[in-house]
Amino acid sequence: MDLFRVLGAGARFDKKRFRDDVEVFHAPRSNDATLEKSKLEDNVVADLDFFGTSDAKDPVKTDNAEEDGGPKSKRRKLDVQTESTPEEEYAPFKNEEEVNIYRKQNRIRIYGTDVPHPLKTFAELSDRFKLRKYLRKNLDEAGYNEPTPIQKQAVPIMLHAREIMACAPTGSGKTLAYLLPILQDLKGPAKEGFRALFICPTRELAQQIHRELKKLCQSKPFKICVLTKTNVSNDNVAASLQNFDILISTPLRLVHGLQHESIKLSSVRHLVLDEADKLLELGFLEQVDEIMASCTNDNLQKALFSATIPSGVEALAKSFMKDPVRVVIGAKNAATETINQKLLYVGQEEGKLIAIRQLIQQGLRPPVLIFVQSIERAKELFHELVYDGINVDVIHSERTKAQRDAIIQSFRLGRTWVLIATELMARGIDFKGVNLVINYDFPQSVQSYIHRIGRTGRAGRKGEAITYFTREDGTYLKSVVNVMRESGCEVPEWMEKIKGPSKKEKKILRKKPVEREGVATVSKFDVKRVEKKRMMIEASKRRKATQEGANSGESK
Ligand SMILES: Nc1ncnc2c1ncn2[C@@H]1O[C@H](COP(=O)(O)OP(=O)(O)OP(=O)(O)O)[C@@H](O)[C@H]1O
Repeated sequence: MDLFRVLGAGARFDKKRFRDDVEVFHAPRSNDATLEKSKLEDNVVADLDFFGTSDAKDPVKTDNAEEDGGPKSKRRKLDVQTESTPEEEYAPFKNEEEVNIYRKQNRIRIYGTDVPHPLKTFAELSDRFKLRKYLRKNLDEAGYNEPTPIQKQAVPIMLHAREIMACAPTGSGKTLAYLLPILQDLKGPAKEGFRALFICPTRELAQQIHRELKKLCQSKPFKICVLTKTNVSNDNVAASLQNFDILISTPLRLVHGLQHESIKLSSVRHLVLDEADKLLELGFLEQVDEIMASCTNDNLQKALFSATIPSGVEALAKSFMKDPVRVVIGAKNAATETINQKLLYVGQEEGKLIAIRQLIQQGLRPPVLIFVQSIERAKELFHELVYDGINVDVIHSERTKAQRDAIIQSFRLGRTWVLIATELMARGIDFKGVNLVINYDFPQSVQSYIHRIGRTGRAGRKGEAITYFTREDGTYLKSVVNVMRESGCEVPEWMEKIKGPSKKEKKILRKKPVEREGVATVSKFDVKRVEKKRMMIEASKRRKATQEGANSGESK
């Protein structure tokens, strides 16, 4: 324990979040009030691989209060990035000029015809759209007092039954922006088969959407299904799917269900692609295509949401959307402005480990997320840091489902201070209190950069992001520099002057990450030598044991 304490000397803790660890280490108390409070509202991932709220008449009662954000009385009002507009002050817009000014104030840009006016408050929804009482109540109870800019504009658009393509920063509340209008439209449970379908790229994100949904439909016993390997292939379960209202799935899982004819999407009225640009990339596109072809309802209404929508994806989306409204909040494809972004030159690969250890010594303020470019590198980095006296864990797709759930839960609760992750965790995951994101390996695209660093600085909080770069990453530096400048971060003059990568170079990087030396304090050559020596010693031990066995047999 003493050794552990010595090695962990550089780590600083928030007392509430890391209570047990603080007691062990007598670490100084963090004076970051934001983090102090965040524990109260951090959600714990429950194992959601089951049929959502289906078994429970009142789903609320089945939930642990902690899991859905802790005691209501302790929930704090979240900062949202808007001018405060108290509900009493709500007054309808007098003319289009006022609407335009309001949009400008909220950095809302719209493209499309007859775009409905934005909201000023959630209260206004009752007047304008007869918002169902349970929704109003649940919004209040969740602590959502004021709509964020994307919610202000996207909610009325969707309530007017318009298709939408929305690009808004990470952590700006896009999930609520699409859930709220869809729940309003669904009215209540109906046993007509799935009427709303949410598609997202990872199982972790599907679970998160489910959690947010449950928060919003408390007291309305909607039947929600999060599609998993087990329930998609279970005939008994599949037969009862007709009774469900809402489906959340990753593309592959759903296509599997469609191919086995256990799932029918003919009743789907609302289709949301969350992380739309990822879902419309090669790899997912074919599956998404198949899913859309199965949504045969004439009144299907599509909605696409992401923090990044490159123009190619936008063009593709337009080809299958009906008169969509495009909404962009802030600069398009930019990072959240509450994140302080830094680029750090580390020379060679080994410079990264030196830099990270320095950071630990100087005082790392957990929770910290570290992104690497491959599973192998994630494992290697874990083996390096696990001896450095910090509570570190690693998450990637080779870990089992149960392990992934436990790791996420432990990180949310503050038991894990540093989480090493692959691209799997880059999108959508809402860890509210993450203080620092480290891009140990330079990201493969601007989109990846924006989503990775967007795991910090969420819902108006401050965050920090450090990106390490080596000589090999130099070609791609400019793309990140542009994002930094766009989002108001200081960029050294010399970086501004760097030439950007060509289209071809960008394409190459997207396909294959930069080749790197392994993550190790000793060189690969040394690792091999040590491994060879270890194997020789073991072989010699085995020979000795066999020899001894033979000798004792002879002496008998
Ligand atoms: N109106 C609101 N007021 C306060 N908090 C909100 C509001 N809307 C959403 N939030 C909170 O903001 C956080 C981020 O929301 P969400 O995960 O929907 O972001 P996002 O825009 O989808 O991010 P990403 O692009 O990373 O997926 C969540 O914890 C959510 O509960």
